[in-house]
Amino acid sequence: YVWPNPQLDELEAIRFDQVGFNLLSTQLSTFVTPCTLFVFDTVAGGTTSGRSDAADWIRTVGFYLRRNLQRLIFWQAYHDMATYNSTDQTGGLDASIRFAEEQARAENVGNGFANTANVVFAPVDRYVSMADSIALAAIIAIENCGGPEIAFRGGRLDAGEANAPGVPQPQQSLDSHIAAFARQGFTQTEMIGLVACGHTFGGVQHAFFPTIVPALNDPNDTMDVTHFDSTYVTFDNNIAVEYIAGTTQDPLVAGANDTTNSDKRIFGSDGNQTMASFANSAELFASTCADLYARMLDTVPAGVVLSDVITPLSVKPNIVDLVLDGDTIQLSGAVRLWNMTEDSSRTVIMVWTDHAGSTSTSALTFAGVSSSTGGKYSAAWYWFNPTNPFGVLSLDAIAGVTSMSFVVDGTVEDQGGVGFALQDAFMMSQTSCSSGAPLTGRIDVAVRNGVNPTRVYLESITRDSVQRVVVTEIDLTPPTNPVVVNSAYVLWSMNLTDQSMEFNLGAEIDGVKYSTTRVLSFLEFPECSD
Ligand code: HEM
Repeated sequence: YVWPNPQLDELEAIRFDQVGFNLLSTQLSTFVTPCTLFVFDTVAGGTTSGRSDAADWIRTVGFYLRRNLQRLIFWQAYHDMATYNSTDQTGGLDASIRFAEEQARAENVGNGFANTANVVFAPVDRYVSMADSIALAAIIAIENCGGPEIAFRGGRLDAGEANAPGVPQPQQSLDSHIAAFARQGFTQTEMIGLVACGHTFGGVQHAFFPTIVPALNDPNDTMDVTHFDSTYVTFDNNIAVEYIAGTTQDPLVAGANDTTNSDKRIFGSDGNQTMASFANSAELFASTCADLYARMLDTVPAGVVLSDVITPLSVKPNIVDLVLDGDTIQLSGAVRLWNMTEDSSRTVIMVWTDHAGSTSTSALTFAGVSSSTGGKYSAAWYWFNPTNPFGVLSLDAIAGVTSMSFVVDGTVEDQGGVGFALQDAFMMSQTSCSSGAPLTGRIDVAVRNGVNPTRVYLESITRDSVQRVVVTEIDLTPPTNPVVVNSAYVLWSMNLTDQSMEFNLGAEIDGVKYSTTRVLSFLEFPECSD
């Protein structure tokens, strides 16, 4: 895709800027690094859970039971998707698992969904739905724990209510499982694959499945979990290797009660052909899982249109913001060079074009490195401001700015000639301020002469009663005698009283709507001088 695209820019950032320097502080991957990291649950438990050697970050919490977060996230993704009905195309990955009604079902017992929600939903905003967030968390968890890279598409929508039940349970028959997976859009062979791909992580816990897993009385496994394979925090084909070798401890294969041995019935349902092929080839297992995981995450209700697979942009500006300060436009941001590490001899030059077609340049300074996919990829970041990282680049406001490009070691990076478009038609003015008690604010929006926007508005960002992000447009009244800042800009103003309000600026120009990137609150405005 071509930058800027606010939604894809942000999904791409969450997907690929996972660790290290990152202007988006969502960093889901920090919760699954290392893969043995645990998060607390609502069930009382010991401090020496056998489920992981996780760091003790949770010890300060009074009552908890540590669970492996990455598996929970992944399981959550499956349980959210498993309500899908391919006939009427309802259900699927739509974050309906967040509803207490779904969590309370027997099919979702012992899941800790409520506790993972805080982490999984951290990146949610106007461009990132809860369902996209679940998909991203699952992908990041799998990739960072030895799994294959998984194609990610964005654009899932969040359900407004719980879906019909439909998560398969271990005591159900093979026929009902085949039917359940068919309802979710998967063949019998794909069902075998998906269950094996899922059960390379985690295990079954006595507390929730006492008839499947006995109390273990093991000081190193205080949560009484019998794992699906011997490498239960890592993605690998041991689930198949151990099953074919006959050494598996999978409690849904080797459980004492055959009624609940659902993995045994599923894995053996084609004469072990699929499982044998997985046992023979770690590569086949990984590529099959990558495909099935992606399809699982892309199982969405009718009417949801997913984006193309999001791949990293090779050169990407991030959190670009323009603010009018008298006669200058303060431009801030950073640019990411994908698949690069720090190199002190590299030169990165930013070139920007103004309304008259003239260009100016600035040499950028190295800011840091980020990485993703368990360190497989790294990216080098450069601040727009050559001397002050948190400072800005001051551009001449009258000349304005229409686009940027970058020159990296002499090579021009301009998205194949289109450049990186910047819009300076409207932006926040530094004169915006707050005063009084209780605090009230005044937002001044600088509007460029000659642009003639049909509307200028605040995009207030709130949540509805079921936690979905809602953007409400609040129009600024066009001023009859606008305050003139300079020969290029006038101010449109609005008084604000709601301290909790978070907003972007928006404008409609020639029938097209534009939004600024940075979320504002008047609490951060300087004190009014008058
Ligand atoms: C017939 C289909 C399936 C059945 C009957 C089944 C059953 C179960 C059961 C009983 C547990 C133990 C839960 C607990 O102790 O809290 C479990 C765990 C798990 N399942 Fe499945 N499962 C099925 C398919 C899948 C699929 C398709 C995936 C993902 C692709 C998946 C991923 C997981 C994961 C990651 C865990 C571990 C959770 C943890 O350790 O916290 N399962 N499954």
